Amino acid sequence: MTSVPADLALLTTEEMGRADRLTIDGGIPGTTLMENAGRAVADAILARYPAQATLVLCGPGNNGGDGWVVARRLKQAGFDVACSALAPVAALRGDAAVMAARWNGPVLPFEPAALDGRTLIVDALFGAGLARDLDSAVLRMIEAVGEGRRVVAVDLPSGVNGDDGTIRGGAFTADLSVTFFRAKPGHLLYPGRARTGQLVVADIGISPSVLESIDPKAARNGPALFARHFPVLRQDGHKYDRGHTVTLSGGALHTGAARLAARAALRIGSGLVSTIGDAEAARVIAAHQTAVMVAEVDGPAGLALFLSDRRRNAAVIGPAAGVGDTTFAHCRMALAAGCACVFDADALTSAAGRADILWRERTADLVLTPHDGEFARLFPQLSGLPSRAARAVAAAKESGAVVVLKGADCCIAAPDGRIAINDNAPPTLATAGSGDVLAGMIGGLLAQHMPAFEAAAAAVWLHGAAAEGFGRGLIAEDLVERLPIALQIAENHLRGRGQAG
Ligand SMILES: NC(=O)C1=CN([C@@H]2O[C@H](COP(=O)(O)OP(=O)(O)OC[C@H]3O[C@@H](n4cnc5c(N)ncnc54)[C@H](O)[C@@H]3O)[C@@H](O)[C@H]2O)[C@@H](O)CC1
Ligand SMILES: [K+]
Repeated sequence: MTSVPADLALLTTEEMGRADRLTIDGGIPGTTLMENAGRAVADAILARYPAQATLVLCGPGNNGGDGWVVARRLKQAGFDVACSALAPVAALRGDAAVMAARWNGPVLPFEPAALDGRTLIVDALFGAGLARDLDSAVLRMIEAVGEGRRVVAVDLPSGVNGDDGTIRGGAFTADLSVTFFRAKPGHLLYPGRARTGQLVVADIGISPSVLESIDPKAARNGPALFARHFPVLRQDGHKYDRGHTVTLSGGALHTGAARLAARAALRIGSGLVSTIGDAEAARVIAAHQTAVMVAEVDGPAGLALFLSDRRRNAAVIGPAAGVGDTTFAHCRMALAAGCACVFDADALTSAAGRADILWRERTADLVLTPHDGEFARLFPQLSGLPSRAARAVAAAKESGAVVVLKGADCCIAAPDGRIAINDNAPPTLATAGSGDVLAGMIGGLLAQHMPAFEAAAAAVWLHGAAAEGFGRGLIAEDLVERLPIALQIAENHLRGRGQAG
């Protein structure tokens, strides 16, 4: 068993190197892998684009080695192909030298003039071995390629760091990237994701069994990641089996966020849901809610009393709660009650500078759902880490909580080092109240006894699936009402039927 599902695993460049070595040690020659890799790229091109004048840019390592294969295969298919080599062909070593020797077409100097008349550019300069910022010759070439030409990247667009999606000085912007065996975190993390274009993951003959010893910790988020832990609706089940989620409201003028969270918790299957607030707030809430219960709860002591009923087993604290000592005290009370907690929005800001108290007092599952600004306030010491993924993992390790670092490439990190990177969120999700819905969904899944990492991953994916296809005009209320569709889409994925029609 691997820490993350083998199908969804994302490999760092070092892990991909191990996968290659294990395969070669197992008896498949490196040149066979390279031939398979180059053929996969050529096939992806042939499946999409008509024959046209093509330039293959070949780098000094094995990424360049793949490039010579692509050039040969495209030429065989009738393309007019030239190569342009960054390093002298005579200086190439190993498998790349073997493949370069098999190329019998033109090799042009590595200068922008090589692009003249060429409409398809294959970027085989650097892949997993990118080790430093691109130099001026490569940057000049990227600039000269411009926007008018089609770019196909071998493995990764050169300049994109496969481990974290950061850009080393500059990078190609590909229409299509063809990678091998498994994708890398850098394909899914911005800014790398924006440079990747359509991503094809090709089988080059590496057996998934190599993942057993590599045991990758990163995965693309998807139903297979959380399905095993998703709450099952038993025929003989009872609503009390499916937990009781509590969402804490702000004052009378700030009840909407907790109400959205509550309705989302109910839609995701929490057996019972209560929204609680002070006397004035409770009256406003009562005027809006039907299936969600309402209770008047005053201050941290009132919250402690309310949560002392252990059937109330999940709490969502933070949406429109107000920033300050009272919200911080509410967080501490919820932790002391021993229920699973989601701390969002104002709860996170209220904890800035004193969050270590919460980490010490954590007694049960805790999920934190910061966006970048809240994260920076909560974990200022982690701001120097190079990527959102690295920051999320470090924060999870430090806090002992599952950290959902929200954004277009939402990162869900567990204290044991696992990380899921989400890629199904449309830009329409950036709308008021969307985060409140997400927090409620996580709370609703925690109430149903789902482990925190899987609960957070499921909520993030379903949140994206609920928004997908709606288009402009989406508001947070729509997300809640579309959750049944999202749940159906997840089920269809698991049955191998893809998206619901
Ligand atoms: N057997 C294997 O390991 C396989 C590897 N494959 C390909 O091999 C690639 C990895 O090959 P390598 O490890 O040789 O790495 P790369 O080919 O990505 O790059 C390494 C070379 O580039 C140089 N370099 C790194 N950064 C540079 C920069 N900014 N400016 C100038 N030079 C720079 C290094 O000194 C080295 O010569 C993968 O991305 C994939 O395309 C595939 O052929 C499948 C099999
Ligand atoms: K490349």
